[in-house]
Amino acid sequence: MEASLQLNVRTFRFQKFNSKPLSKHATKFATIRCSVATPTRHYIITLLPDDGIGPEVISVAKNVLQLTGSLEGIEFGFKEMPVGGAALDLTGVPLPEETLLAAKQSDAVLLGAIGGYKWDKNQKHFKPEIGLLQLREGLKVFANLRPACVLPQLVDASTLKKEVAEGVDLMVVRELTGGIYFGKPRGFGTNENGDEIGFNTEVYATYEIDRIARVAFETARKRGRKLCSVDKANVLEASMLWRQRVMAISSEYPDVELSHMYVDNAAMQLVCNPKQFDTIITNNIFGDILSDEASMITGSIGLLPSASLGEAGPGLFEPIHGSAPDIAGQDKANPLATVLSAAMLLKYGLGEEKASQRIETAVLDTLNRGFRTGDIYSEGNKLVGCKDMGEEVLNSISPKIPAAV
Ligand SMILES: NC(=O)C1=CN([C@@H]2O[C@H](COP(=O)(O)OP(=O)(O)OC[C@H]3O[C@@H](n4cnc5c(N)ncnc54)[C@H](O)[C@@H]3O)[C@@H](O)[C@H]2O)C=CC1
Ligand SMILES: CC(C)CC(=O)C(=O)O
Repeated sequence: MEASLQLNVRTFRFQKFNSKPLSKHATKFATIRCSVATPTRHYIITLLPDDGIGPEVISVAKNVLQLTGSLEGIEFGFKEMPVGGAALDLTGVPLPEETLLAAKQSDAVLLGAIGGYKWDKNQKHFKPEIGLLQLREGLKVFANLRPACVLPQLVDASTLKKEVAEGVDLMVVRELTGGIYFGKPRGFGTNENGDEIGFNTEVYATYEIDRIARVAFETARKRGRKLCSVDKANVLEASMLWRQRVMAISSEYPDVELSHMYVDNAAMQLVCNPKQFDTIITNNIFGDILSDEASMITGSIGLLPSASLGEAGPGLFEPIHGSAPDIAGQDKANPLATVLSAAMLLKYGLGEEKASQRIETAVLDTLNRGFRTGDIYSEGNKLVGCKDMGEEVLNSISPKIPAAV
């Protein structure tokens, strides 16, 4: 099954429940997780757990996919492969050929996170981060969708005032395989004064801007029909071309209101008045930074999922956070960003909307029942670790069958 942009770029909005617990009697029931549908669809999913908290959050998401699948008539074949630091330790390279091949041959790819202190001093070709960039490039997933939605249950977890955060529902469409992360020339050298230099190139070709612009307009069209293009066209030539092309493509979408904003202003506006944004289109590096900023409006970086899609082939789904080495191995990670990435995988990658909805609903139910990892905890709720949060999501997914005693 291929992730087709035209078919699969759909509005990603959470169903908003009120904060009343949905299943307050859940503890009175024995939870029997069983298959209620005969598997009719089979998908191969490449799992890339990797570094830091990656394995912890992927383990939760895998269980969630498995249970959801059993209830929706979907059978998953999981293939676990290394990338990043784990791959460096195992094979000496951050993206082994076998991993890329397995990813390409699967229906979708779910990644945890890469990176960590251990490899920080490695030479550039032997950094875990290179493995992730090569994977995105290898899968040609140029369109990265990063939804940031403030859930009513988590308004208090936002670092912004309630009246500023409440109701925020935006989508960052980030260009993922171009720009300064990939541009050449890049490297180290010496300048005319003999000083050591490091340099990178921000470069975009017309076709790269046009294709991401179309994805963004399509996305905006299915949301609030407002697209804000974020660039630095007052200074950078690559941004000047970006703005020119986005304006040119806008003629194909007269029903979408287009605006432009410089990235420094956008960073400020996101914390000042985030509700003004519906869909944002931006380049690779600005999208990386602005989506991390947007995550805190929603309460935590541990909540934000993402979908990376190309013109053909499997999509890559991953939480927007990194490997969080400061909390790795301590059962403190919030797994919801990865669980919601699994929901995006079902929806955007496999076209399994109902199964995706089941996961989103379960996440809301878990939050409604008051379960919180440390990053989103507030008084009156139940503090749980990564594993227990995962168990609670499973409890919210599975039908509760009364114990036969
Ligand atoms: N897509 C990926 O795999 C990414 C990998 N990285 C790599 O991750 C490593 C750490 O990078 P940082 O800049 O520290 O970013 P990070 O996103 O790993 O962590 C930033 C902060 O957010 C917290 N955090 C992140 N995810 C969380 C979760 N699920 N639950 C609770 N708290 C969470 C961390 O504890 C930390 O305090 C680096 O090696 C970096 O290159 C960074 C960003 C993306
Ligand atoms: C770790 C980098 C390769 C990428 C990154 O920071 C991101 O995409 O969030």
